[in-house]
Amino acid sequence: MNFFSSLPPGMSYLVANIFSFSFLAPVVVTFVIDDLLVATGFSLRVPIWVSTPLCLASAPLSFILRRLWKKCMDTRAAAKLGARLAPVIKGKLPGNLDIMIEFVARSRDGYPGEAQMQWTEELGSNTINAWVLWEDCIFTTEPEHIKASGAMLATDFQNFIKGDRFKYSIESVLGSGVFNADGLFHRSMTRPFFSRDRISHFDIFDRHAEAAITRMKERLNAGYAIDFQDLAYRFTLDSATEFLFDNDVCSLASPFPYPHNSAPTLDPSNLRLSQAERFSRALAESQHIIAERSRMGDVWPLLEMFKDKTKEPMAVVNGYIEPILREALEKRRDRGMDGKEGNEEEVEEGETLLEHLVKFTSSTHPVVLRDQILNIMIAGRDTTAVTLTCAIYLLAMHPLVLTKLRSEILDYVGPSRRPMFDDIREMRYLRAVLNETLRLFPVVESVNATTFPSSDPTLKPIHIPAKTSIPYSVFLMHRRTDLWGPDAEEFDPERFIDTRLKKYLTPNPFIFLPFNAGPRICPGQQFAYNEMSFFLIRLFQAFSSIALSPLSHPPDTLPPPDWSSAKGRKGIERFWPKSHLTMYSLGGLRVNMEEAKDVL
Ligand code: HEM
Repeated sequence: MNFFSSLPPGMSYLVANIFSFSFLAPVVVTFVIDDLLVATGFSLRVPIWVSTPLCLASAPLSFILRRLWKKCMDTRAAAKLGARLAPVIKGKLPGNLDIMIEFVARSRDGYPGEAQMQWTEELGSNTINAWVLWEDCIFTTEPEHIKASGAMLATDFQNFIKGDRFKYSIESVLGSGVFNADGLFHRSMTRPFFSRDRISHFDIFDRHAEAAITRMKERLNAGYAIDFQDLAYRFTLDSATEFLFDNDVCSLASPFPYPHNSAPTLDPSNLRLSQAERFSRALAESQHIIAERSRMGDVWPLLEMFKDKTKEPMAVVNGYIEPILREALEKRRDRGMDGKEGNEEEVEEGETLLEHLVKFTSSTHPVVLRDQILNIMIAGRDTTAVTLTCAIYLLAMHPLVLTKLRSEILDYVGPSRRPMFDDIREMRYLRAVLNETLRLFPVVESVNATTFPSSDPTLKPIHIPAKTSIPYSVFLMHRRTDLWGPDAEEFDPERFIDTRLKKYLTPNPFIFLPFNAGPRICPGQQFAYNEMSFFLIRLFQAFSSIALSPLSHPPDTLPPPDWSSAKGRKGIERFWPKSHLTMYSLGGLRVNMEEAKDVL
């Protein structure tokens, strides 16, 4: 641990920046000294009431001047290249402070991406610069830019990995050891675990899907709506903990939440949070904190001046993971294994991902292992759970789509057989339902890219200054009518099957990026499709209809009434999509489901 990392984020930020902030300070301080050293007789005398405020102002002043200077340099560089800079949002307060405040407020209370959408429309550009605190905050929904960045990432990755500052904001949760020298996840080691049709994965999915459906039936038969999001989180947590380290946290066995409007009086001993729930909540809280940090931009440490907000929840998370890691490391020691033996791409029968990583990372610190495991868990667990939740929400809103999906399930797999990889591969409509869900609600909302874009032929290309990292919103890109057609905001899985597929997606595959592209493409993509498909097949073998249950939602978790007058999806949405690292439905998703009569 170095000196900086031992300080709370705010302190460490100030210490790291104090010198660069204040190159003017020595000049100003000279005046102060001059004041104090009257005895020198030097003629330049500045009164203390002038020199003191000047001294205090020197730090922010130098900060602003440095940034304005950089802007001048960038403008000149752009002109030299025959390019222009991204159009800047014009706020009312210095440093676009009002824009930052509005962005944070609307991220908290509004519909995802609505502020960016409005500014994009106002500036008539799909790439814009919020220029918050005199610093570039460039944002894009342009597939051409993202595509360019893919090529860039493939060839010149070192310069374009997620910025150091971004890494710093996530480090206290995701750790720093997950990236290898190229800034890439250790893919070769984990790749064999994500192969398309590992039978052991299907065994895991089946056990947990059955447990989930049994618990759902119990609760629904007792007359209570269920929180599908909570159920999906439990299903993916139990599956992930078993898949990753053969240590199923058994969250499906813990008590389920009751609907807000009809909770029975519970025995207080049942109200104690189980280990699974504490772990799950702490993980969500940590993700929430790092999402808040990313919204604040570079200055987020100033809000954590005396305390790292992720410290407490991460203590709970680590308290669960570390004993499992210790056990795995001890096992390796007991077996006298030295690590780095054999081929890291070969997996022994029955070996868990943790056992495999332990075998091949012997020289590294256990923290690296913990970070890897936690990263895979966060990357794989919430994403899949929330995509399933969004699918159930959309199917509840579109019963005809559900009827068509069920008939495909019954045609291919029948009412009770366990689905296999070949079934999943052939079920086109099921895949289209998942893709359409991922198009409207790509759960990994916004990722970073750096690009040299040059899209509209009538305009000069936009110059992106070196090493600028640009968040791009897949969420907004997936809803652009110029890319997907006039019905882009509608849920219609057929668009992945009918003529619209060839018209829009086939010629321009970069318009659909729920799993990202290039070197950062999600390694768990096939695993996720398998897990989600498996669960939906099992679910709709057992149930035939879904109805949203808004009355069971906790207060203030449904879309605010004023949304209904908004245009687009905001006006029709009946759940409130929010995001921390990934998207989720505020207050869960309360539904009633009817058991299928056609089960054998
Ligand atoms: C619907 C489900 C999923 C979606 C939408 C999704 C999406 C994504 C996206 C967009 C990224 C790139 C993030 C970035 O560029 O920073 C990513 C990375 C990643 N995903 Fe997924 N993912 C899903 C499921 C899974 C599953 C099930 C696993 C593993 C079991 C997984 C493992 C990973 C890992 C390890 C990375 C990091 C790769 C790297 O940094 O190079 N994902 N995922």
